[in-house]
Amino acid sequence: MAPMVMLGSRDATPRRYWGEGQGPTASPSQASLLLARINSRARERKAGMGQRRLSVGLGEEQELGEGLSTPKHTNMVVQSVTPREQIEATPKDHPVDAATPVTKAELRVNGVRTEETSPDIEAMKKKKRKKKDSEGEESKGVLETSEIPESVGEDGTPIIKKKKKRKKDREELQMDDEESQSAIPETEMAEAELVQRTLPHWLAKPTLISRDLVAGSTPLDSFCGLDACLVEELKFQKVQQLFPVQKVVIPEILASAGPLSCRYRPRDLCVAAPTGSGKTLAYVLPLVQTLKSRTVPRIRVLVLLPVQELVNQVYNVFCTYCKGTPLHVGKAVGLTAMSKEQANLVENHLGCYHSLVDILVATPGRLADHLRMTQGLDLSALRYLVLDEADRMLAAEGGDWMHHIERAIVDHRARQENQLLLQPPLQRLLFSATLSSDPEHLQHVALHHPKLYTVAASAAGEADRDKSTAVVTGQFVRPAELREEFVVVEEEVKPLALHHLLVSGKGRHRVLVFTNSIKATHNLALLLAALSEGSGRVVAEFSSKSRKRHQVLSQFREGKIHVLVSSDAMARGVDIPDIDHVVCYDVTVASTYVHRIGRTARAGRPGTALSLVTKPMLREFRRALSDEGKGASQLTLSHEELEPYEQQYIDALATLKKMLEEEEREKHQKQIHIGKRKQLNRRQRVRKQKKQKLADKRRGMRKFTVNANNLRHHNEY
Ligand SMILES: Nc1ncnc2c1ncn2[C@@H]1O[C@H](COP(=O)(O)OP(=O)(O)OP(=O)(O)O)[C@@H](O)[C@H]1O
Repeated sequence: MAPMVMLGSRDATPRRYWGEGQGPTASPSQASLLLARINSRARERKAGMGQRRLSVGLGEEQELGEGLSTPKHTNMVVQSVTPREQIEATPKDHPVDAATPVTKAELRVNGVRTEETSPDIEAMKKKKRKKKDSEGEESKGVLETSEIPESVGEDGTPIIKKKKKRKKDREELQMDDEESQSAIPETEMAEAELVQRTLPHWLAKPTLISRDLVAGSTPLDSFCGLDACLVEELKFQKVQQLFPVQKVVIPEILASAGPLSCRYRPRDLCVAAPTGSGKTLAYVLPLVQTLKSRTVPRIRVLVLLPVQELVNQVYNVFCTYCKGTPLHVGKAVGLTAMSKEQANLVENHLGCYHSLVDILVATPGRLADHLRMTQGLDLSALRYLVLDEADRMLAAEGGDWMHHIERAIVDHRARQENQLLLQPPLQRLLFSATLSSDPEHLQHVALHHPKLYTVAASAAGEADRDKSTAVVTGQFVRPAELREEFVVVEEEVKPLALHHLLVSGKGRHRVLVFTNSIKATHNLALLLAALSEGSGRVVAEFSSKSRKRHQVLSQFREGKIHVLVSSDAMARGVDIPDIDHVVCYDVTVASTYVHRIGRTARAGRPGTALSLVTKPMLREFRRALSDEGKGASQLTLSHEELEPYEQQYIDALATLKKMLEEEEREKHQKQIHIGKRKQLNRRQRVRKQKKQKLADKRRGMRKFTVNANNLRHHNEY
């Protein structure tokens, strides 16, 4: 049976997974090939063991079985040494003399010189022989120059005796060397088997959550485990039911914080549930519930998110539910000055540092800054490490930042003054709508005995666990209330098509448009604004370059902006409840597409995602859709429908051109201004330096005079 190798589990340490000498940069496919090669080598080595021979002088050899032979009357114990050890030991322990064939390695077993046929070379030889064999089979009857017929048959056909003899010899050798010869075809078969990727059990057999937010929810009143103040707050926030993900994950986290948690380390949780299904509350509620009875404030929860907007959003949710508790929430996001953030996180009282927060929400970059610069920031009491949008976080910078943070936690624990204090076990909670089953990403977090919660792709998947494995092997589940549409348009008329859809679409009150770049976002926002002039529709842009993005976001939330054009900076996690339409102006990859369209149809509300696709991108787009695009409906758009906007479009393009030229001019002038200022500064600096030099020179002379006077004065005595 082919040996099973688990990928991505905790048991599969990176060394086992990537193979010897391979760095973690290898891709899973490379890793699979490596595994196949390693396993085939192992088999070849095993086969090579059978060919080991002992030779002492020229004595008569006696069969020892398993291909071992020893001279008669030699009393010795044969040690079993692995071929690798032998090969590595050979040059150091017993140098091979020049006359010795290179393919043979030597070592001493109980003081007796042994010869070991290098298994790798032998395997290559065998492969060559096999190839020759097969060639021979194919060219049966074809005469080769090296094989001169020794005799001719009665019918005049040449008889290839030599070849037959060789083949016979080989067959005998095969018998002698037991499985060693048969190892070649077996290895090839094994390669074919081993290349198959095997998911660890926790990934292959996840715990399923219902996708239906209505049918799968549970009434808040019938849910046990949450304090009255939390339930009150939930009701105040108009939460009457707990969504399926909350129904399942909250009790799991609460249970892992039970009395046994100080003795047994709780298992880490991975939650993959669709966008807008309430993942945030699924961790906020149990964490607040667990920590609310703490006595001393220390950082016990660390929530990491990829962007500032998400940090603010999650920080606000924590603040809402911590209201009736003594818990303090802090954030490290980089929106305010470092010193201000530091003052909010740590307090220095009579030379001792005290944490001012119990829950810290941060971006990894800002947290790293605080770990370097904020004295007294202590993670030794950390109980929960939450990674929201975990797949994105772990993919960023190869997930290296994660090692730094884990290192900091370990260091802080080691530095703890009172080592007798029981250190709380650290539990990792990973959340995302597209939580990858790719072990390459998950390996950055050393998950402890992990458990995966995921949503079945379909009702069939819910009934049949095996069908649901599609969920963890790359198919991302969308909210049940989401409608996907697409329209095939030419590149040149894309803005016009979008304008037409905005004008003609009833109920398109709040639309979020995604493009693939900052520049495209800017240009499209300007063009749409020009096209919407006089219609009362407010168009704005939200891109990573925009300084006013927080203001823009709140205006969009309040309904003051109707159409918001954005790059993928807004694709993940941002929760604006009333977005009724998401437009994907440019085609993108499946995971990003799922997050983009997930900005609508949130928390059980209906929503539509519309994609503008050009013909060349149609194939790529279909790949991003679920079920090969069966779930998406195609809209048609004729040229006649766009004709009425022709003049408007021409004018808008002219306006856009003017605006871009104006911007370019402003930018140029700004650069000139900056350049002039720099030049001026440089001149001022040079002048200042000259003055300084002159002053130094004078002072130096005076010094010298003073010194000389002193000297004279001293000499007088
Ligand atoms: N039980 C509930 N009842 C009603 N609304 C809820 C409930 N739970 C969460 N919500 C609301 O659903 C919305 C989406 O929740 P949340 O942002 O947690 O989704 P998510 O699963 O994290 O989505 P994403 O993957 O896009 O980040 C929020 O506005 C939240 O207030």
